[in-house]
This record gives sequence, C-alpha cells and structure tokens, in this order.
Amino acid sequence: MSADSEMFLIRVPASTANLGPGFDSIGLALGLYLEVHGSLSDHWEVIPLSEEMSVFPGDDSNYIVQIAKKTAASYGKELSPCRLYVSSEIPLARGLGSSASAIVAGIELANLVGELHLSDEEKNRHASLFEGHPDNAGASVYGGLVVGLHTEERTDVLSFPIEGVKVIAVIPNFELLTEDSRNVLPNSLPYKEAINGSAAANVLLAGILSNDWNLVGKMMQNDRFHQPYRAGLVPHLAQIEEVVLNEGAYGTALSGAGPTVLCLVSAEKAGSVISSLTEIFPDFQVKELQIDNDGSHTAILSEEEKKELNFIKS
Ligand SMILES: Nc1ncnc2c1ncn2[C@@H]1O[C@H](COP(=O)(O)OP(=O)(O)OP(=O)(O)O)[C@@H](O)[C@H]1O
Ligand SMILES: N[C@@H](CCO)C(=O)O
Repeated sequence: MSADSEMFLIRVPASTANLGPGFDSIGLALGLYLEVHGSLSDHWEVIPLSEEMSVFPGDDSNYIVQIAKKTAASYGKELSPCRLYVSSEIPLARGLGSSASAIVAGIELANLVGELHLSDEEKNRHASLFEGHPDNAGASVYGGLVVGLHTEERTDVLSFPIEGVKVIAVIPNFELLTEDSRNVLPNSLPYKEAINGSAAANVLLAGILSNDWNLVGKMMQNDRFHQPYRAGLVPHLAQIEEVVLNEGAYGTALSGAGPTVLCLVSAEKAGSVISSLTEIFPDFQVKELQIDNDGSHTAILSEEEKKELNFIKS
C-alpha cells in the first residue's frame, strides 16, 4: 500500500473451537465479522464503530495495532501509521473467537500495509503463536472447519468447507475469559481417559467429513479434555444439552472456552430448537449462525465503495 488516499477493508470471521472433544485442535469459522476499514495517516488512530469496540484504546496501544506492529517487526519492518475504523459483531469473551479475530485482523493489517506477502500458512503460524492454539486462529484465517496441531516448532492446519448442518449459538449475558476457563483444567489426564478422548475426537472428525451428523452429535457429548472440568463455570451447558437433545438436535458443546453453547441441528429441527431455547433462556441470545467457508479477506476499496462509507472523517 502506498497511496495516502487508498482505503482498505479487512474482514475476519468469528469462530467456535473444540466441538466437544477436539480441544485446542478443531475449529469452525462462523458468519459474524470483525471489520477494519483503514488508510495511511500521520499517526495511529483507532476509531470504534460498534459499542463493544469503544472499550479499547484509540491509539497504537490497541491490540490490533500491537499485533500488526509485532508481525511486521518479525520481518524487520516498521509499519506506516494508519487511521483505522473498527466494528465487530463478535461478542467479547463469549467463546466465539473474538481475540483470534483481533489477532488475525492485526496480521492482515501488517501484511497489507507492510507488503509482507504472507501465505495463509504463514498468517496462521503467526496467529497461532499469538493465540497459543490453532483452532480459533486457523478458522479465522482459512474459514470452514480447521484441524490443526500447533507446537513451538511448527503449526500444521488443514481446512475443509462445511455444508449440510445448521449452527445455533446460545450466548449468555456474561463474559468468561479464556484464561479463567483454562485455569480450571487439570495438568494431566489418566492414560485411558486421554485415549478415549482422542478416539472421540478422531470419530468426530470422521463423522464431519462423512456428513454423518448423528455420529458427530454423539461424539460431541464424549469430550474428556475440558467440558467435565469447566461444568462448574457453565451450569447452563447441561440444561441446554437436555433441552436441545429432547428437541432432536444432533449435539451440543461448549463453544471454545465458553460461556456460549453451540448446537448442531438439521434444517428441519432448527426452528423448533430456536423456539424452545428462546423460551427457556430469555436472558440469553439464541442465534442461528452461518458457517463461513472463506476465512479472512482484505480488499482495497474502489472510489465508489469509499463514497458509500458514511463514517469517514474528511
Ligand atoms: N477487537 C478487539 N480489540 C482489542 N482486544 C480485543 C478485541 N477482541 C477481543 N479482544 C481481547 O480479547 C479478550 C477476549 O478474549 P478471550 O480469549 O478471553 O475470549 P474469546 O476470544 O472471545 O473467546 P474464545 O477464545 O473462547 O473463543 C477481550 O476481553 C479483549 O481483551
Ligand atoms: N481451545 C480453546 C479455545 C478458546 O480459546 C479453549 O477451549 O480453551
């Protein structure tokens, strides 16, 4: 990017992680978006366009800018400052990958403004290093279902487009930080438990890739890695599970670190599952979310597209 008058758009999807037993290795991109419109400027400025974004700093201490600067610095580059307009549909600290979306937006910003020419694989490596695991990060970069292993040495992630299932998210009216939700996890697991947990994750994946959603649902109820330990933090999980399984949903799981609960259902059952959940949990948001099979996206806007943006400061 060179011309001062150019305006760019970075769009990053939300994500759900784990799907039950796929702890820290399976993620799915969802159709809620973090959007950053921006252009070069003489200093860093971050302008919130949605209410939740207004809690974050308006200068270069903003997380998205920090990630962008660190990414560029790892290639020996210093980024030209930008004015950024940030809006997000992704609720914060609810298990829908808000932190990973901010990280991926920062990496896309560095890539665009610093002309780093990163591949998706490189973006995902950076994002997984910042986030610590590849499930949300990979889903936000690649879109679709991602399956990955992230270690200090390398990050291997594959992504698959997903169709043929409906996703309903039950989003509580309180936050749960990933850090707090990870603090209740044990340091070790008995060998047999680990084998059963790993087998459930393998069958979950085989079920997804064969479109056997009934089997996927069964495996979602077979997590050994995190949900049993997080149950005390998310008492609504068991209640929601009971309601939606009675309604004929395929399965439920904690979305990421919670507190959101994810339900997978057929197109036929989606309406009745949403009605029951809305009635029984009036304080929670019950939303059908689309699956995003495209991942993060950047574009330089045309003059016509720029004229349509009513928030731009002259
Ligand atoms: N757009 C953003 N700009 C700056 N910081 C953000 C942004 N989005 C998220 N964050 C930071 O990430 C925190 C939430 O991250 P956390 O990992 O706890 O939850 P999550 O990513 O929403 O859920 P999960 O990781 O379970 O899917 C917020 O409290 C905030 O500090
Ligand atoms: N796999 C992660 C996702 C949340 O960042 C967890 O469940 O803690």
